[in-house]
Amino acid sequence: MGKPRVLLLGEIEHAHKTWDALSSLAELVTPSSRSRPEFLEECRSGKFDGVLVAYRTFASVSITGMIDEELVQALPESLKFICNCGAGYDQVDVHACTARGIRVSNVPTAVDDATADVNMFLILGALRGFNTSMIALREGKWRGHPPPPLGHDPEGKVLGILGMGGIGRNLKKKAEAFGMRVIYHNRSKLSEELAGGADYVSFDDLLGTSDVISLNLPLNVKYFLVLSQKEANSKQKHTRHIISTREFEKMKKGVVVVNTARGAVIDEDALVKALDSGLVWSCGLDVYEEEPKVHPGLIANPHVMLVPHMGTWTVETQTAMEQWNIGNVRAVLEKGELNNVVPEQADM
Ligand SMILES: NC(=O)C1=CN([C@@H]2O[C@H](COP(=O)(O)OP(=O)(O)OC[C@H]3O[C@@H](n4cnc5c(N)ncnc54)[C@H](O)[C@@H]3O)[C@@H](O)[C@H]2O)C=CC1
Ligand SMILES: O=CC(=O)O
Repeated sequence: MGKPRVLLLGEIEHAHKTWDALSSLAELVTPSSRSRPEFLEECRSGKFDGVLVAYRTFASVSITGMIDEELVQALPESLKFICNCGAGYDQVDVHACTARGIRVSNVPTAVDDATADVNMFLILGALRGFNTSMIALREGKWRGHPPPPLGHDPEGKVLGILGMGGIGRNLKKKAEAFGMRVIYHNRSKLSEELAGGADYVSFDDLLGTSDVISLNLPLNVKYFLVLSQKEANSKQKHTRHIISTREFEKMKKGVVVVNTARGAVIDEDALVKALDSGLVWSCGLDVYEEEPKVHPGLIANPHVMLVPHMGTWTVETQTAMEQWNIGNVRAVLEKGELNNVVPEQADM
């Protein structure tokens, strides 16, 4: 028997040595396709037969498209593991993978600091209303004519975190350093140790009592419905558009909304309406429903702080993410299992 094969979907940008070291254990294979039809054809041609594990990046979606049912069926029979180089794995249909016996890993924790930093930057920028004057300054108009309304201090404001996992808990510490009081809502209450003094509230209470709402939960569409009876029984069956018109109407007038999770957890049309009506005072976004497209209503609104998905855009964090993901590939080659799997597969 020859060496096992590893398929690289996307690029290794930083951890070259760690990646290259895998070649003593496996044959490293890359696709030549530049589009999804070509990639499906390459899969079906048998070129990837014998591949045991695939390493994929967020950007590789531009070639393969989503790792959906069609693509999962086209992958070689030998493929048993997909290592997703990112915390969010909404590009991967975990249910289709599970049905085909494929285990999926992601990259938690390594992303926490850098993403929470961007999150805090957006909270401060949106609270202070910096965007209007930053635009005016570049147009030679100093703060703008008329000058913008005064902003707000973070000190004493209630920050409601929806989805207080790794990034949310990191954000909590940062926000507390700015004097904010943190409340959170998760599907279930955290241990005292993990909550670190943040009050657990219902979804509706979080909407109704927060001065700033931060979205830090994963995007999932249908997969939980099929995988988990507990989820299927719960009111929130998935997180797509978990914040829409009904939810904006429950928020305090003048609330600030910040999203570094995934664009589609917010209904962007509803957000634009809530901003235009003044219900939402300002917002800060790192992620968008149809990246790289940005809703024209968000671009047009000077109260919106926009960052083009740069949560983990640092040398240190990108390197750490690649190291983590390569660590998962190595674990498969050496022990036949991943170091971590996504939550949906944790009990399997
Ligand atoms: N902007 C960026 O560059 C980055 C964005 N992300 C996004 O942030 C998300 C969160 O990342 P992590 O904190 O690492 O994930 P995590 O898994 O540590 O935390 C997510 C939290 O959300 C909770 N949650 C899940 N469904 C929920 C629901 N329906 N209602 C309330 N809470 C719910 C989970 O229980 C968990 O506590 C990722 O899924 C990813 O989409 C992650 C890294 C960088
Ligand atoms: O968006 C980035 C991620 O790691 O998820």
